[in-house]
Amino acid sequence: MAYNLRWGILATGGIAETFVRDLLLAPSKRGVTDVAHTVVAVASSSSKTSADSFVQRLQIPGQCATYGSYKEAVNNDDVQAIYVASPHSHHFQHAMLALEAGKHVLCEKAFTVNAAQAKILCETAQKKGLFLMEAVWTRYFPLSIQVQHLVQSGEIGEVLRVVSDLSIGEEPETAWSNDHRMINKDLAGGALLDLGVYALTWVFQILYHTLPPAQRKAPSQITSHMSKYPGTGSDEEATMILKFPTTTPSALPNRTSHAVAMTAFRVATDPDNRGSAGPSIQIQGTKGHILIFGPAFRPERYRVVLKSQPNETATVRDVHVPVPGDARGMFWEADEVARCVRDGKLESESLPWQESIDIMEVMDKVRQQGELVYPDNIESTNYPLDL
Ligand SMILES: NC(=O)C1=CN([C@@H]2O[C@H](COP(=O)(O)OP(=O)(O)OC[C@H]3O[C@@H](n4cnc5c(N)ncnc54)[C@H](OP(=O)(O)O)[C@@H]3O)[C@@H](O)[C@H]2O)C=CC1
Ligand SMILES: O=C1OC[C@@H](O)[C@H](O)[C@H]1O
Repeated sequence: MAYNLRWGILATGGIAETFVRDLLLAPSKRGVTDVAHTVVAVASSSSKTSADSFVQRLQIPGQCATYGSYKEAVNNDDVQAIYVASPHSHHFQHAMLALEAGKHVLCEKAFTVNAAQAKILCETAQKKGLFLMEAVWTRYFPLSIQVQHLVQSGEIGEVLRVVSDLSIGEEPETAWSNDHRMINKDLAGGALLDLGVYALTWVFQILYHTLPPAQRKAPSQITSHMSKYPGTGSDEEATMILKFPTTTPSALPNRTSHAVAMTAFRVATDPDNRGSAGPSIQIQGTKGHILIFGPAFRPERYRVVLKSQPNETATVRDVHVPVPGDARGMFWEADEVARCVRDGKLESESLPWQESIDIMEVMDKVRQQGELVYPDNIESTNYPLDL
């Protein structure tokens, strides 16, 4: 019999809708039989009407309570896990609200505004014996898992370089009003926290996560460039160079691996949305490369290119790993939450707390180098705060 996790949803915006639509799909359609999901509460900070219309629009089945405040939802005894889908600025306060009420938490990316907030969330989850995970859905894609196994198998040799980009080709002036969460500093908007986190996710999935836990090390050197959007002062572009220890016991003494992680609004990784401009992620090893195509947050195709001499037949393998049906692919992270809660785990092995904290620390450093400071109230580690 499948283990059924009962969810409460905080916020009724864009990603809450996408996540819940995936959650409502039958797990068997993706070959999953051990876990299932039920949405038992939806809360909107704007009004109960907004929560009601969310439930109606998404045709959430069964008894689903609706609330006009997040506090009421986290105090619903039927809810086991809370999905936090508010803007970055509010993740710390809303995740704390849920943890303090004794609920497990899946919190959207970027986890928090800064690493200090992330550490407090993890300490609170630990103290209360609750599961907590940053909702980096890409981590749970079968493609991500396959690529990590390939790297660990040694097929492309020692990985010395990763180049990773998530840039979307949007003019902020016309794409968003200045109060939109993508560029509003009061909501911790900007390219780095919203999109750069995926470029960094790929860097960490390869140069950090493929190592045994005890050998994982945060980058020892971070150099970055950042450009600001004049309309709001948030960042519209960031390029980061990171230095890591190598992924395998190196054949090359004192060798380190490097990554370039990029994000930008105005230029695009994939201007024609067909991959004509090349891969979004390049994993470069001493025996070959893995090239990943499609947006860094939702890639469905990769290519393995092994080293060959001009007189040898080339070894190139194209692999397509599609998301089944019409789904977005967010159900895999939800399945991970259900399995972890079922098994009494506090953190996911695929995205442990320390890794989320290490990524937040990279972003802290990049913001420091780029002199990007958010308002004091959203950088604060005080809880509760009425933002
Ligand atoms: N994993 C993914 O693929 C994606 C993740 N995201 C992440 O999800 C989060 C939300 O993004 P998205 O859904 O696109 O944003 P939206 O603006 O569409 O929705 C955010 C929702 O948060 C709630 N909210 C609570 N407090 C505030 C506030 N002070 N200002 C504005 N909204 C508030 C509102 O819902 P209500 O009024 O009902 O409380 C609002 O509708 C972000 O962290 C973002 O990075 C976003 C897109 C894709
Ligand atoms: O997380 C995200 O992934 C998809 C993007 O379109 C969105 O802006 C971002 O928040």
